[in-house]
Amino acid sequence: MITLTLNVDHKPFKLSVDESIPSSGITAIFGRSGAGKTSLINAVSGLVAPQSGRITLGDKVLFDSDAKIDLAPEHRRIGYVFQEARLFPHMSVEKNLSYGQPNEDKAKFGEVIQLLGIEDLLKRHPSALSGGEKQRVAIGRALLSEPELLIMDEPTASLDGPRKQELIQYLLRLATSLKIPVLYVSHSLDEILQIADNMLILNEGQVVANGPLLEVWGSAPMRPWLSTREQSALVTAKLIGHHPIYGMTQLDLEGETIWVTKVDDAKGSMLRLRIFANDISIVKSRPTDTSIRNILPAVIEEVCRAECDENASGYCQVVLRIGNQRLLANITQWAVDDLHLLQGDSVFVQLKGVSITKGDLAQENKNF
Ligand SMILES: Nc1ncnc2c1ncn2[C@@H]1O[C@H](COP(=O)(O)OP(=O)(O)OP(=O)(O)O)[C@@H](O)[C@H]1O
Repeated sequence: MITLTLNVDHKPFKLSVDESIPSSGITAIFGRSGAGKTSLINAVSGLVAPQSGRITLGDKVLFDSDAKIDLAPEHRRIGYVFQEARLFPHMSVEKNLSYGQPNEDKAKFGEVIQLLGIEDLLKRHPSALSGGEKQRVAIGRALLSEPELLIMDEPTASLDGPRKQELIQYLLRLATSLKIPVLYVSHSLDEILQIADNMLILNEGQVVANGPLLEVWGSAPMRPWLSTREQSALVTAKLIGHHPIYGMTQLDLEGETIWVTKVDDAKGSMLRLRIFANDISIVKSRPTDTSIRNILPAVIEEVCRAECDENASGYCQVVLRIGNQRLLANITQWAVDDLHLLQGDSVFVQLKGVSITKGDLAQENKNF
């Protein structure tokens, strides 16, 4: 567990945090510009000293104002990857990588360069690397310093679209291999959906949400970030097999079947699915003659939450529960009235579209 209790006072801006974060997985730090994301990670890494507070990483106390503990950044065992790679320009990639490695662990060096796909770049200098390659080297250098925490501050920010996507694929490989926690600052919700396990949202120096991504995604502080068209729920489902004839994969969501376009993940993999509120319709009895493959029983948990904007568009949001997971549906107020949809009703949801945002959630891998 990482505990973050801290107050940073840059008058007039004040950052005030009292949270804990799991000691494994990727925690995305999200919020608008000036919300305090960089101030938070700078306090954790020791670049900024909070006025008061206590920051711990497992059993290790990094900062404690009462006990007058303030470990220097170099003693915190934190790997830092910035928006720009910040490699030493006069050193080869190989030298850049080994620079911060405390002991010459060749096996580990080999593992890291292979994971990040930088084996062929070792003899080059940073000036001969693309932006994405530089970032991969910077990540490798941070990992080889044997950190107990990795902080990435918008590592894809300086990259163009295709390079961003390429780096994300490497980050995904990393995510399944790393056994240390990662704090990942990002402005991109798409990126967060692909790689994060947890999410902490900052607003004007205060934490407005913190927890597993699936929970935070469905929470009230997320709503202002998503337009009606983007409103969606995240669920996890298990891959159980493939259709014998059609190119479809069968998933299990709380004992119910969902069919998605064929994916290559192994049987038993846990996949994260994003289901848009506009892609769900509600019926009271199970339809038979329909082109829609995914029809699941659900219970209405809430009708017309705060988003219900009957005056403006006539649409409102219905929260539905399938086992322990929730879906959102945007439907018209007219349909709600016509079907007499009420909290607690058993209905069926028809899913017109399902996208997979992250595969292999439970994959076990090497340890470094
Ligand atoms: N050393 C400082 N002295 C005074 N104010 C500061 C200092 N560092 C940051 N701030 C202010 O604190 C607020 C939060 O800044 P911070 O860089 O943490 O935000 P952020 O969420 O990382 O923003 P961005 O996404 O734009 O990087 C801003 O209003 C900023 O001007």
